[in-house]
Amino acid sequence: MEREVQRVRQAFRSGRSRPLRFRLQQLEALRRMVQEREKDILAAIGADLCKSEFNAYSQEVITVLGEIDLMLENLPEWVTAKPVKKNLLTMLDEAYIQPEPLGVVLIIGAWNYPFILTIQPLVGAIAAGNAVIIKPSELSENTAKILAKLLPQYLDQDLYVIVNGGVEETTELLKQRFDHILYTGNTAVGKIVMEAAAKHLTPVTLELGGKSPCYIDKDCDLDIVCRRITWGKYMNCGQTCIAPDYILCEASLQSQIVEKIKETVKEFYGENIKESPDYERIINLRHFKRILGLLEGQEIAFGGETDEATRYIAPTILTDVDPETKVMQEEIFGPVLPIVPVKSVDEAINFINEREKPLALYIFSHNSKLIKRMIDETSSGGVTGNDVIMHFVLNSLPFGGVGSSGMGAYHGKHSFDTFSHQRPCLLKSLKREGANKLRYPPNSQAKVDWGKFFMLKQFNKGKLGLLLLAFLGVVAAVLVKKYQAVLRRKTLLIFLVVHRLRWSSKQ
Ligand SMILES: NC(=O)c1ccc[n+]([C@@H]2O[C@H](COP(=O)([O-])OP(=O)(O)OC[C@H]3O[C@@H](n4cnc5c(N)ncnc54)[C@H](O)[C@@H]3O)[C@@H](O)[C@H]2O)c1
Ligand SMILES: CCCCCCCCCCCCCCCC=O
Repeated sequence: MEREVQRVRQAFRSGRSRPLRFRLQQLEALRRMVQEREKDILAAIGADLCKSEFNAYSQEVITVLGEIDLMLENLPEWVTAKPVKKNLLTMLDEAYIQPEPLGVVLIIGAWNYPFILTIQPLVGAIAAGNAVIIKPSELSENTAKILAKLLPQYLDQDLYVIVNGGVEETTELLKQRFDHILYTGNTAVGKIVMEAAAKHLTPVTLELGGKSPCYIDKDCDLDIVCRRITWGKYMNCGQTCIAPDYILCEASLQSQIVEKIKETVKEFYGENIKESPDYERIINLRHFKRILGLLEGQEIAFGGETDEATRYIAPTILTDVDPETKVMQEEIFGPVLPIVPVKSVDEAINFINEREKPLALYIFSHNSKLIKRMIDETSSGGVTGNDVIMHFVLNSLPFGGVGSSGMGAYHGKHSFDTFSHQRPCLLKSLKREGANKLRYPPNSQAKVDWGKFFMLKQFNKGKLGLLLLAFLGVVAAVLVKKYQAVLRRKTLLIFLVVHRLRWSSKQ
């Protein structure tokens, strides 16, 4: 593993990942890979999660293609140095922020959306000019295999390397030094990743999970609310990091919610859900048994049918759920939807705030003030009001968690920033040494006063300031033309003295 990482680091040191043209060319190659090998990619995702081609394409591929297009369109602007405001002390210097690649990035992906959760971070890391090691999840083995086959056919083979394997390989990888790690997966492993990264002072982006609450206000259109929740909860058989984990609502709404979700499930997946090409399966037996364990002792209001051989769990709703029971203690990550009755929005807010900060929060109401109030009085990685999941898809929004649901964020420009160092650059001339005497010893009250003037005075471009500047500019131009270099310095001095006198008189 050490040699593999060394090889990637050497490729990064060659500098070839940095030029804009190279980055664009690699991103275009990645887009070509997705387009030309679409069938293989969809088949692999399908084999891992029992997912239809349509679902694999709309849930994983569209967003990746959109992300690549966004980068191709905006990268020329994003890589450009951005000039910054200057003060009097630096007004003749060049000051700007130059984004630079971090170096070698490690991306550790999860199995539940095995394509998008590795490729979308990869797009950002390439765009920012890094070399990358990608470690897909071993649980989604078909997608891991197809990525290992395809990526080297399209991308630079030394800069972008895929390492497949399980805990042992990942543990070995994590011993190596990286310049950034983006990990997606559960919170317990997130801590392992962060501990390993700390040994090298490597910054991390942790895309973790949690229990994302969904509050339904009395004042809403329950038909529409239940359609949207049914879509987001049972998509990918509930194995979505930002799926609504549980519902908070007044007790009186429960039976209507159950009825409406039941109707929608029938509309979406038909009479025989097992036959529906749109309904996925649980990834493995361990997770299947874990989810069944969460149902123990619960009142099942809808669903509950299971089939171990195919790892099928029907869309399920639990009502009157006691917050102390197991299903409310851990992230469900399966098609089970508990409803916890609350008496008011205040109780819902307290309920959310007494628990770990979730990855997502969903609020349904006609009352936009109530939605804003819940946003103001709670914390979560992200929020969608009157819908679920969709904040993930808008790549102008940063995607990430807060507290135990993660740290850092990516998507779109936020990915570019995550994988870049914003390097501050101040370029001075070796001339004008006179002005520097101010900061050289010996110090004095006069120097401190001048220092205050130069450092604290904001260069106000108000009307008066501009007029004065224009006037001085004309005077300076005339004088400079006449006496060239000597007077150029004197004019600047006069300008500064006038300014300083005005400033001092205001103090
Ligand atoms: N925030 C997000 O974007 C996001 C997306 C998907 C999933 N998730 C969260 O991830 C969780 C489900 O994923 P998972 O954790 O089951 O995925 P997983 O089992 O695929 O693990 C994720 C990655 O961690 C690696 N890994 C596992 N154990 C490890 C160990 N002991 N040491 C080092 N590396 C190890 C795996 O090889 C894999 O690449 C849920 O909590 C879900 O909410 C979050
Ligand atoms: C055909 C219409 C397109 C609809 C787009 C809907 C996209 C849903 C994307 C869901 C991706 C969720 C990824 C969540 C990652 C965490 O698990």
